[in-house]
Amino acid sequence: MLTVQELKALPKVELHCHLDGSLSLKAIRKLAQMAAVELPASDQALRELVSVPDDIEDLLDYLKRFDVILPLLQTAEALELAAYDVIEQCAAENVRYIEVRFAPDFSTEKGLSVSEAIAAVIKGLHQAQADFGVESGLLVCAMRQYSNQRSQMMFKAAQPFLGQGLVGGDFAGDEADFPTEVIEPAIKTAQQLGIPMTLHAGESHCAHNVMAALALGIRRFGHGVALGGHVDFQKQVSEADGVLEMCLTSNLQTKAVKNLASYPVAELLANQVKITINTDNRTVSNTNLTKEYDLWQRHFGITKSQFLEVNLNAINAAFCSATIRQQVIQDLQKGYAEN
Ligand SMILES: O=c1[nH]cnc2c1ncn2[C@H]1C[C@H](O)[C@@H](CO)O1
Ligand SMILES: [Zn+2]
Repeated sequence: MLTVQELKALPKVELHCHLDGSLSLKAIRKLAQMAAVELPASDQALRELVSVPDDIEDLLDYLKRFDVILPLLQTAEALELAAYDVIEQCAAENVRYIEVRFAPDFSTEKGLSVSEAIAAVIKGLHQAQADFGVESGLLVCAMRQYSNQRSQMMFKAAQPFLGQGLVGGDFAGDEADFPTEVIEPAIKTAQQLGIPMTLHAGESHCAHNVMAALALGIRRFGHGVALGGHVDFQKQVSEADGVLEMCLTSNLQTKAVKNLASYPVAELLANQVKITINTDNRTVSNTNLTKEYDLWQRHFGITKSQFLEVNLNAINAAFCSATIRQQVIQDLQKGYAEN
């Protein structure tokens, strides 16, 4: 088994990380100061406020934790600082490429436009790239519970940022009540605009949402853990070269799976489904990529060469340029040979 230090040092690629769920306590305090919001004085109390306990009920319960952070992300300055902070954390665990996602529609409460929100996050990502050398791309999340019209407007406003830091789109939010069919018009709009799409799908016991996304030409799925037990679906995903953005800690917390023993790693690997390892939300889930890797090696026996494969799956499915892909693949090959 690799030590935590060795896991930390391995070069990594992450495809599924929410900006608003991944801020350091230091950044949250700074943002609260900027927004004149009072926070608990002790870090322990603050962590309790912004992270989920183990006994939450489901995804909707999990999503309530974002209510504390979102009021702090309502200015360009705040979004820029937040993006910078997430990349700083990534640099500390040798993430070489990350796709960071956020919902611009959640940052318009104080008059910021969707375009201004996106521009601010990109600015923070670029500044952090210059300072820490971590390559990144932005994904914009539409929210399943919003109207198609609202999501379509968001994607239209986002589209001009493609090639400027924006690399793709997503749908997050309440999957159980708003299945893929309901959001199909907005997905199609995003695709017509040329926005590469990933989708939260198969997180809330709805394997059929993955299949509906696959039928729409989508090949990346946030979580996809509901595919467990559906061998036919797994084979279809594998044949279509689909990739799962798996987030173990988050899935345990939201009760997407009952327990570790029912996490479908063995069957997904047996059916050649490509998997990737991600945090989902570093702060809300109280995790980081190193902790996730440690869980995967401890509970599923994942080895160093399998970690390399998982990272190659991630960079090959990433919405990055060919130049970045080549560079990161080189970094991965070198890093896994050395460490
Ligand atoms: O795991 C998730 N599933 C569905 N929605 C999520 C998840 N994690 C975060 N979100 C939501 C809450 C955030 O405010 C939003 C954009 O990052 O996406
Ligand atoms: Zn997510």
